Amino acid sequence: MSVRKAIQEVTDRIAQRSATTRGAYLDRIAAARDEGVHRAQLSCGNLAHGFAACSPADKARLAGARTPNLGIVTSYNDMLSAHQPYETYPALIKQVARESGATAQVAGGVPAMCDGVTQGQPGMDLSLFSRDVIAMATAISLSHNMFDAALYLGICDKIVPGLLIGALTFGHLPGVFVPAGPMPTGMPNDEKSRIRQLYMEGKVGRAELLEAEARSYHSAGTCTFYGTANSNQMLMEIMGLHLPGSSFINPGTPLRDALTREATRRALSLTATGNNYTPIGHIVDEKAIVNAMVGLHATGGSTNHTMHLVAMAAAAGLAITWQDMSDLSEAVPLMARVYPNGVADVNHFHAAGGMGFLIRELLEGGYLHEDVKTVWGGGLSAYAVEAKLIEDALTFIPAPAESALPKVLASVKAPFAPNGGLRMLTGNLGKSVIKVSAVKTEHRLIEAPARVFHSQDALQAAFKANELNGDVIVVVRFQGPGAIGMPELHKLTPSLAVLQDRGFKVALLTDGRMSGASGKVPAAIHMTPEAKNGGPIAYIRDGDVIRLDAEAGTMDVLVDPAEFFARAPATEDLTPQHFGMGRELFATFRNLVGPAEAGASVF
Ligand SMILES: O=C(O)[C@H](O)[C@@H](O)[C@H](O)[C@H](O)COP(=O)(O)O
Ligand code: SF4
Repeated sequence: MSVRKAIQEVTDRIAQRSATTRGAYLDRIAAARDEGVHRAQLSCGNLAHGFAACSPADKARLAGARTPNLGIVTSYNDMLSAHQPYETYPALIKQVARESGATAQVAGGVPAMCDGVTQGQPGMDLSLFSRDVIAMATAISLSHNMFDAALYLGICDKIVPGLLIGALTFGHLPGVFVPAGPMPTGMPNDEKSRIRQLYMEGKVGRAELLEAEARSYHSAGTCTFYGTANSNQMLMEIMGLHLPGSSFINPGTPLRDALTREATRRALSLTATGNNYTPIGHIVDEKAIVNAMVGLHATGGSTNHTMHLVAMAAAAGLAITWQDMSDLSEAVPLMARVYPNGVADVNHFHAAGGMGFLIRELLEGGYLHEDVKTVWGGGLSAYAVEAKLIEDALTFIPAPAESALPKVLASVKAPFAPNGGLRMLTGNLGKSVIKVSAVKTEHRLIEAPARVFHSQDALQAAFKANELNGDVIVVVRFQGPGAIGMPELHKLTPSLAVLQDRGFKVALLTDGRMSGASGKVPAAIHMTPEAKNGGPIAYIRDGDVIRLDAEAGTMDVLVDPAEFFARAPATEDLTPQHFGMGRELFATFRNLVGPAEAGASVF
């Protein structure tokens, strides 16, 4: 089957299965648009409250219905190095809006959790749920109904998905996502990981480890590995929700500011009061979602998007499945080697030709839909560019014909692998996903006895007690969304990597998650159904032999089914993990949340 045919087949089946829900969604946003410019719907009291704190000039503009007003939804805080630069964005955006004869107001702020700060800590149990809280906070911000378009300021893991889910409930509004860019390259990510492993083996002390970590994460901007945050940037650009070439421009640079200014002007040009009305609900269609999945596979993106993309698509009335992702993975080549899928980082990816080169290559190879709506106008070929400042003017030049760093970013004709980085695994334990792009070929087939744990701390204790020295598939269960909120278990990576480097065949099986930055150890994650809901993972016992075959896409426990399911499933009193660090506030989420394959959503 030709590539174009394979891509079209997945696109068509998404459109077919979503016809009713997508149709209803489009009707809703058409009705919302037909109500006209929303400030005109407000009472004088509403409006006066809405502009009470504005300058007289802004008030005069806001009192009418013709001058576009931008709503800024910001996720600024000082916890995420990636979001810290947003502190100054609203002032810049307001200035540009005024220069354009319009206005801009901060509609609201959304919470943003740094998974790096909470990794391995109780706070991580709130991480996945924070995505849906962010979606709700985005809706609360926009529900003031004062706006003709919105600018979404968010980068990291759950924040972009949450912002987009919220934005799509206001799908009648045009929206532009505004990135802030990666921090400059510090200590290479693989060197940081090497020092972590030395620490786990007791070969370096805490002071040395902290010094290495601080040299890796050293300034404002997104961490430079290709985890969920930078996967988000790739997705927003390939879906046409960023300006072209804007994802990986470093913060605090003239080009970064020029792109933020242009994003502001662009959002103002897309409103219903103008001639180029482009609501976000029309941009995010089945073609954009398929382009997103293609980009995820081609770059070896984060496993978290096997859930976030499902939830984002659903917010636009589109139903996508892990089978869709798996079928696309078979068809799409791996073109990027960025940590954890290599030693380079996103600054190197950008220097190699970045998103413009990637998009041009994938378009020419027939892997992407070109005929899509974008915030920039025209089809996706307008994104096969690099953004530059030439004599202080923001200029978009064609992406380079060749990759400047072929070991980081390959051509579509000579990819690093013939298929994508993400796979679905099926078998008698249920469905899970695995990121193969970061796993060496020799580690992709493992048959080994299970060692079962009900927490990552218990596993770490067994590692420190030297109980895991041998081939082993470690099973960490009761980590699912309904159990404790589906934390990332990325803190386990150094220990498991030490075992792998000692020559043992090691894999992880969990109903929890891993970081998008997790890599070299094969991990079957998001196991569905989860242990808390009596999934087969709850029946596994120490010593059961499990076979993981990432190439074949299978994972099975090699125990007679009659004997296996005659066992009583394991249970676990999770009460201690339902209190403290605010977790007591999320009982409703744990009770409502759907399965990982449906996006682990509470909506
Ligand atoms: O999905 C992701 O990309 C991760 O959640 C990432 O955002 C998180 O910060 C990691 O924990 C960073 O890696 P380290 O924990 O190795 O620094
Ligand atoms: S990439 Fe991860 S660790 Fe870095 S700022 Fe974002 S959430 Fe935090």
